[in-house]
Amino acid sequence: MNSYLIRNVSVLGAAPTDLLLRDGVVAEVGPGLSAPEATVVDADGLVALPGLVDLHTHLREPGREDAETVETGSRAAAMGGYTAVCAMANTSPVADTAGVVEQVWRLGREAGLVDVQPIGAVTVGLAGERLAELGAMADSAARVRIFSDDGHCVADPRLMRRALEYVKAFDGIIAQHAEEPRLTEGAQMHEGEVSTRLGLTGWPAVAEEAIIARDVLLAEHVGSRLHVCHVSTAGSVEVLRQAKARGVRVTAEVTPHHLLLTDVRAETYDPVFKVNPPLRTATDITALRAALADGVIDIIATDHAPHAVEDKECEWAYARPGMLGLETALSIALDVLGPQWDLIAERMSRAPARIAGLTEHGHDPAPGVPANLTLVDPAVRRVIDPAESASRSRNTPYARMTLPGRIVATFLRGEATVLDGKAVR
Ligand SMILES: NC(=O)N[C@@H](CC(=O)O)C(=O)O
Repeated sequence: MNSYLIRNVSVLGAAPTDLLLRDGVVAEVGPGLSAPEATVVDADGLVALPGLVDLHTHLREPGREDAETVETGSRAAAMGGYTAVCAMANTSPVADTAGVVEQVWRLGREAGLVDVQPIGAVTVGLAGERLAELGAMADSAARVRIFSDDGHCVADPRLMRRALEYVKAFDGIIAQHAEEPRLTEGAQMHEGEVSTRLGLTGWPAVAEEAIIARDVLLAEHVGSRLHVCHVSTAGSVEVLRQAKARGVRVTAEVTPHHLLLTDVRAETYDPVFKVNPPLRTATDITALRAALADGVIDIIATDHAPHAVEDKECEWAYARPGMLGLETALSIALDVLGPQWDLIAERMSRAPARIAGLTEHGHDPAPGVPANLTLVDPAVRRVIDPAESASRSRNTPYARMTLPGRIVATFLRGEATVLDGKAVR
């Protein structure tokens, strides 16, 4: 195993110090360390954060290896400062059996660039009709604790109740894609002034809010854990605020794109801006940012959704929804929150690690903790070039935009996965 001596790094914005990574852990912390056998990383001006943890990543393997593989998605994650990602279940075949979640888990271990924690489907084939084999996935080598039909809503309230009850036995979580399907039939973008002007069928905010309201009541009724995926509206924030005030066991995520981009982007008719739930309004962004600051929204999750060229570079109505996110998330967080390093660490590493039960992740660098961390250069401003992405897909909505911050290095259990801003393998 390699050891690394990281010199003059600011841990979460504090005064510069040195970190020695050895045998997979942070061995020592303090100024002026020496370790002749260690590779020296000059970290002047860099900030160390606990390795980022993404609760919502689409890796596309098995089934759409032309869009992403576990390995390419893992590399994109490492390049974005991540040391762990939760892989969504909407693969082909769907990750609704112990066999498929074990396959994804094994591919993640083989790639060895981030810890890949599979999420299992709630229902067989994401069809919303019968519960998948939740217990077998939980007992498998992948030790699944989060279940989601993401891409589809578990719309049937009885099935949702059963799922919440079932996972309670092993303190599991149902992560809901909140979208009342009857209210979004044929929807192409946020329902509002812009959709009216463009003549595109709208996806109303209430389709999300109605499901969240129902689900927090169900979670309260059965005393189980609910996680709400990609919250996108001001009204959803209010529902969550009330539920949390009552003590409901609910957590929630917001994506980088819902913190930055609005439905006005649809005026370009460029499908790179088509996503589910859709980009909303400036009012929603204001509410989402406030909720992220005050904790009503617990975490930033990327919803990294790679798509092959033919699924994105076509007419808006035929394009698949979804956008890349892993390599730009930290930059968007920095843009939106400023250098509030403790808040960024909480929302992008500690809280997601806690929610997912990933006990090796989400620890601030300190003696003895697993050496899962990332080094950020906050002073750099970079122009986003899709061609440079480590993802197999190119559908970033930030092409040609200038964003703050760059990941310089990432370490997984003390081994570099990214050094000098480049993937190590
Ligand atoms: N978020 C997206 O726009 N797309 C997701 C699934 C989904 O939530 O529709 C995908 O898998 O591509």
